[in-house]
Amino acid sequence: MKAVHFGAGNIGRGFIGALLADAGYHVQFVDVNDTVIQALNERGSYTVHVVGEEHTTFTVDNVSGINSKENEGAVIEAIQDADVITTAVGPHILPMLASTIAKGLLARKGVKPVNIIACENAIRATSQLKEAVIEKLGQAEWETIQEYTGFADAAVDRIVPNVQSDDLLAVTVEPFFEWVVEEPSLIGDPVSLGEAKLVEDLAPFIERKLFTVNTGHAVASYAGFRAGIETIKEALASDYIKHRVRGALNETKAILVDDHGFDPDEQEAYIDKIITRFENPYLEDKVQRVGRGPIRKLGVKDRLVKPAKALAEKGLHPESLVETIDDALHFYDETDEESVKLKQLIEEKGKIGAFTSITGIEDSHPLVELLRKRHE
Ligand SMILES: NC(=O)c1ccc[n+]([C@@H]2O[C@H](COP(=O)([O-])OP(=O)(O)OC[C@H]3O[C@@H](n4cnc5c(N)ncnc54)[C@H](O)[C@@H]3O)[C@@H](O)[C@H]2O)c1
Ligand SMILES: O=P(O)(O)OC[C@@H](O)[C@@H](O)[C@H](O)[C@H](O)CO
Repeated sequence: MKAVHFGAGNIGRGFIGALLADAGYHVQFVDVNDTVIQALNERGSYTVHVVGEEHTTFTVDNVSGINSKENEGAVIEAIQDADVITTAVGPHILPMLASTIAKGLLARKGVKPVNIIACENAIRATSQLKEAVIEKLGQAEWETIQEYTGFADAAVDRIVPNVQSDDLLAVTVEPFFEWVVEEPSLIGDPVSLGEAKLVEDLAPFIERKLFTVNTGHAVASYAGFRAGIETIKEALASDYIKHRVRGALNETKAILVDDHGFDPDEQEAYIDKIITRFENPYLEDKVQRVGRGPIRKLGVKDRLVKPAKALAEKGLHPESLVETIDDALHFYDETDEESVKLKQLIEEKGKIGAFTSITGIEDSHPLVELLRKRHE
């Protein structure tokens, strides 16, 4: 079986690539980072360190790489022959993959079914990629392609930090992992996705993941950054920040229980488990990694604003989420393009103006009122 995976970064190597290789696939990583691609081709394997109560190390074999900047033809050829195509590049990069994926799918001519799964932290990222692919095709081309192509949405959960190491392919991961894939969108014979969990409807799973793991992470990162703290575990060691994380997760819990019928006690246990994951003493996860892309994270459908907006519209005051939105507007990392853009936007329009222009929420909305009061 052959898998093509776009993005040989942390989650690509540390989770999805490793899981697919374990399920028996030859994994061809596609990336724009030539050093990583060359190393994958020279070695054909890499090491994963799992750090928790117990430390284990395993080798992922049967992998290779293609530099998509230099060799689009090779990517198209790989897609032509793949059984599954996955991505972990960041939601903002997905539209840039669409043209190559469209060309690869057209070249298949229906030889066998193929499934595409975007593994990004966004609501229905695969559906977004599907729309971008459709835009690259004529109506007749799309009608042909959809006969043999499945686009399945997914939720992906494993903390994989940036770790400095002499071995540029080695990755360090936490023991926990969860890959949830929406089964009805898969095409072909029972699709082998190793340890993935197949579900009928992804909506509750992706919302619970994004509005618990990623909301809690965002609070720790932005509050930690503002307090001059370097790592997530150090942020959680502060009683004040831990209290803020729990506060925000109690706020999102209200939405998750209401919208998806999650059992409140089960959600509480899920929150406890996630806080313990953030506190993992063996993970050096920097607040800069977790806070990266603040404009995306302040998006109206993302981890902070979507639940805060819904609560504000019910006449409630999601204090911890509003505080974190305010902290996010203070986040700055000169190496992060979005953070530099955010700073410029705030210089131009002020914090409230930047917030309304990023989210598209009108100035008179109750959430904007709450944010304004916080500033005052
Ligand atoms: N790291 C985590 O803990 C984690 C966990 C769950 C989900 N995710 C999600 O996975 C995605 C990737 O995150 P990551 O942490 O692995 O980031 P990363 O920066 O480590 O990896 C992204 C990779 O994509 C590559 N890339 C960039 N543009 C590309 C292009 N045009 N074509 C091919 N490759 C390209 C980069 O060179 C890099 O190797 C994000 O959507 C993130 O939200 C990350
Ligand atoms: O990847 P982002 O930038 O959307 O969010 C940063 C972290 O919260 C994220 O990478 C988590 O580590 C991950 O989602 C855990 O499953």
